[in-house]
Amino acid sequence: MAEPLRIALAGLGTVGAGVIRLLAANAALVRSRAGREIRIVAVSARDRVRDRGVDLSAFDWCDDMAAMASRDDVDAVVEMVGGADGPALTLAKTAIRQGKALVTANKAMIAHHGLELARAAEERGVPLKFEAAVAGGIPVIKGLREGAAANAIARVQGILNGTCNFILSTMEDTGRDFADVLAEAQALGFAEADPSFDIDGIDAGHKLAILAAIAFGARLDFAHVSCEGIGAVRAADIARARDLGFVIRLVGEADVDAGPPGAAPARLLQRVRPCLVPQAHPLAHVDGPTNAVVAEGNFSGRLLFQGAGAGDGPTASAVVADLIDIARSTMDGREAGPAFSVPVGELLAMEPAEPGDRTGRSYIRFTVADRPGVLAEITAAMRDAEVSIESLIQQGEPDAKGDVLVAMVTHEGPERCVAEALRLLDGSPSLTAPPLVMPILEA
Ligand SMILES: NC(=O)C1=CN([C@@H]2O[C@H](COP(=O)(O)OP(=O)(O)OC[C@H]3O[C@@H](n4cnc5c(N)ncnc54)[C@H](O)[C@@H]3O)[C@@H](O)[C@H]2O)C=CC1
Ligand SMILES: N[C@@H](CC=O)C(=O)O
Ligand code: NA
Repeated sequence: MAEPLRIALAGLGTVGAGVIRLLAANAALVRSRAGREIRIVAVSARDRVRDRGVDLSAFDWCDDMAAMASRDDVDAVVEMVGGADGPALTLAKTAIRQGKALVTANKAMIAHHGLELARAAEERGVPLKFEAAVAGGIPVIKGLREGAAANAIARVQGILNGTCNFILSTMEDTGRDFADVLAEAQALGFAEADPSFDIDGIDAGHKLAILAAIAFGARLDFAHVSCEGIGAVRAADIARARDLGFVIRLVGEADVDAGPPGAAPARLLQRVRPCLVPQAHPLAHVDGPTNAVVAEGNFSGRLLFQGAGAGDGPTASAVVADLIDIARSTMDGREAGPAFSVPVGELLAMEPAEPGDRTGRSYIRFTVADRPGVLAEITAAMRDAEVSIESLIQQGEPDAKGDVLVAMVTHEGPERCVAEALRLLDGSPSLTAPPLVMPILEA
């Protein structure tokens, strides 16, 4: 049997400890699939004495992660620390500079610094892998980069944040309170160290930017992902959506359009927002911390990837799959393949697309003072902005402040018209809270 692949593991939280458990539990299987043993030689984390329920006695403890990455007896570094910058980025750069393969689950770091790291890895000839960074245990990076490599992909859509999906689907099923369900997601290890990254749609935005780069062979561009979270979604919206035949899900969507005549060949639109999903759409039945990605290939047709998007076991599964790839590919001296679909210098630079050009139906929820003339004011703004209303629902009694919720579904039309209607209503004393707009997905 070939020499072991010797790894240094930094970060021993949910995912890091999961990697240790998986390598111990599936040792023989991993060895046979990798063609050699994958052996942890050194570990590093913030707290040496904390009980993580895993045995660390066989590994060297290192207080300094960057120094650990430079050890001669380390072939690959596994970064499970988190954070776009700081110690994770220092570790990643050090590892690559020292000629070590790098595996990370850190979507924030890849979304912000992925091109720079991939370029450095190409120059140094080392593998850089991040399957766990997008949709946890689902092999969607590999699926799109390798399995669907022969296709032009026009659009990817996905439920990319397990915490938000757990919150929305649990609220829908049980009527439980937002804060209470978030606390449970944190206890189960799904949420980020700072859960506002989950709730505000930023974590899903990081993953969408990586996914879009892989799917379209485009330069990773997190700066142009528009991220809207689930903080404004209320139990009343979930109930109304259900009455209308929809579920609410946080969806990340990226597509390329041809652009206006004479413009650059393709423009990229990337956005994360809560959406109304019809029952006939594959994302409507994705519950709990499950993630799913739908990709449209020009020869494969619709592809659906679904599975656990968060948690120790599924995420460790993706991390160790990357290590198995590295163990195989570095054994016979082959060159490391590109981290994205093509080498960094060949990724397409795409301009951001204009969202207002897109058409669709929308759900708009207003919080209004319960007095005469309010509905007339709203419908007048819709008329002036050329938004056609399909239905208008005012349900329930006024709350303690005298406010009521009014929900509206529009006919299909340009998104810029809805934005214009809301601009006309901006500052109106009839609206007692900002309106919430959610697109209605097509099945
Ligand atoms: N938890 C999950 O389900 C998933 C997490 N990820 C990503 O995996 C990475 C790790 O996530 P978790 O294991 O959930 O985080 P965690 O918070 O449970 O563990 C982080 C580990 O890094 C160590 N650490 C953090 N900052 C440090 C510092 N400044 N110096 C030394 N050690 C430090 C901590 O001591 C801890 O051992 C993150 O990038 C996260 O976004 C990716 C997919 C799923
Ligand atoms: N916080 C993330 C963890 C996985 O990436 C999520 O909830 O999806
Ligand atoms: Na994945």
